[in-house]
Amino acid sequence: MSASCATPAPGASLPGSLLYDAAALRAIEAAALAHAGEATALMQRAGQAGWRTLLSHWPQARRIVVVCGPGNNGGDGYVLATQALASGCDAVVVRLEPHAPRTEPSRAMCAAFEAASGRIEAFGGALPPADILVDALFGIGLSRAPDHATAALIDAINAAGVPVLALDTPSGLSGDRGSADGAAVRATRTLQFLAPQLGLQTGDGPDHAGALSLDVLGVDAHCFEAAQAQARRIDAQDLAHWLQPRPRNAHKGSHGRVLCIGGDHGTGGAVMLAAGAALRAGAGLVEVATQGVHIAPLLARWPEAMVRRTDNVSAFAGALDAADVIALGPGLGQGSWGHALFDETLDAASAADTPLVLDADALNLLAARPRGLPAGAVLTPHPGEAARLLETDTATVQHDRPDAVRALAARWNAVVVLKGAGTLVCAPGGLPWLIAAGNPGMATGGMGDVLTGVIAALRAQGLDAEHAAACGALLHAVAGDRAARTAGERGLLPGDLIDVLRACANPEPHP
Ligand SMILES: NC(=O)C1=CN([C@@H]2O[C@H](COP(=O)(O)OP(=O)(O)OC[C@H]3O[C@@H](n4cnc5c(N)ncnc54)[C@H](O)[C@@H]3O)[C@@H](O)[C@H]2O)[C@@H](O)CC1
Ligand SMILES: [K+]
Repeated sequence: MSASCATPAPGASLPGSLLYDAAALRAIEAAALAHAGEATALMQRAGQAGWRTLLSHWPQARRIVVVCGPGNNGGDGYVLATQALASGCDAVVVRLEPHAPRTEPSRAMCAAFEAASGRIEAFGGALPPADILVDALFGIGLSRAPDHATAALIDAINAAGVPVLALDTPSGLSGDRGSADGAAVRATRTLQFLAPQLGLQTGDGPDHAGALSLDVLGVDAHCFEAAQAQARRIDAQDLAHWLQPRPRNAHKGSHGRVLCIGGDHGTGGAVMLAAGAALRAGAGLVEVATQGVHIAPLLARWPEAMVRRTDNVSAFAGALDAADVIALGPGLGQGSWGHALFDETLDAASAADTPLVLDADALNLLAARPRGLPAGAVLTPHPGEAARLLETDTATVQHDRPDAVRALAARWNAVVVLKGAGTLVCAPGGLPWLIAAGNPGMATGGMGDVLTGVIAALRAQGLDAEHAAACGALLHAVAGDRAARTAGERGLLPGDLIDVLRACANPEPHP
């Protein structure tokens, strides 16, 4: 591979921003308290930030109901409610009987609310009429699944039919994992404090957190040094980091040769999609090894592709040797043909150290017949495939996606793209990347084939395995968002993404 056009500018620092978990937030809080003193001061700032956020997004709201829990998250809620009263709004705090404040600062904030003639109601099954609800039930201190009474309160919040502003986390959702063990608030917006939490941006997180805001509570930048990040978040703005303008003297050999292998009888479209995506993502040459019956339709759609019939496995040995990158799996199937291609390809790639991108049935075959992978392989499982590769079930993968992607990368010594809402990309022992783009319209058969082609193309253009996977997952998601903008998410097809890939793969360079 001689390519150099899809590479970061020399000396460029990593793109994106860092995401944290509760332990990291506690470390930031401890550093801030050591520096600035009182816990109540931070709580005051948190509640005031909550009030400012509410005012800026819902300026017409007059009846404000704040649901307070027993810890410091509840304390933030009392501050917000006191601010609302001071601004002439009708503010009521609702809480469960056992949720009277338990921490010193939250007791003080509750007392201040009562001193301002604030009303506190015990939850008896129905919430008072409200223009907006504020969820200050639990934040990063959530330690168990909500019990029956708490779940009833959460259900009432979700059923109220008015906007919900969650303070710090939507109560019930783990801000670390992006999943809930029981009932969880579905917020319209979540105002995070100090630093953004990974769990709000992957798995169930986005559905529960809604739109995201952040307030760093005036904490000094050095307090963040103590915190260990859990992921690096990248969005559409970051594509330009990797997708630099091409050198003027580039030729087709500069951009690598991708070999796409797959497409058994009945699933020929999958390998066509991968090949088309590889072409549109900028691979210099794309060759397809597939069943002979698929060659004519493939060439009709993509005359730029080279083709190799694989009715006889040994017939494509030359293609394996010539490839800079091999994408194996789209439409491969798990029959004897797929098995033979899988074995042949992995043997050849291991012998020649050819970069691999494995997807779909290549992952299922790998799970069924575990073997070592050549260095720098990329695996792109959806949660079901991930579960097979980890010998667990899909629910366990989704319960803790950050943990699953790290475990997969370590288990297979490969870069892993764990697909689904809030796609995560992780190299062995590395910090995961969180892809902050994409939409549910992309939950359609064939989208994964497009992703495979994109990652292979970027690898062929000179990105290393980790960066090709991160940039490829991002480019794929950004193309999905762009395609959805024209006519909506429902009915979005993989081919729609391929149509806009080129426009997304040539971002304006950052000034
Ligand atoms: N980290 C920080 O620096 C700051 C934190 N603040 C707030 O403080 C929060 C953290 O406060 P806490 O540590 O007190 O934790 P929380 O207020 O999130 O909740 C802990 C309390 O809830 C109870 N609890 C946990 N899960 C429960 C469940 N499922 N059912 C019933 N009770 C349950 C615990 O026993 C404990 O009493 C943050 O999320 C944030 O809102 C802010 O006041 C300002 C600054
Ligand atoms: K909350």
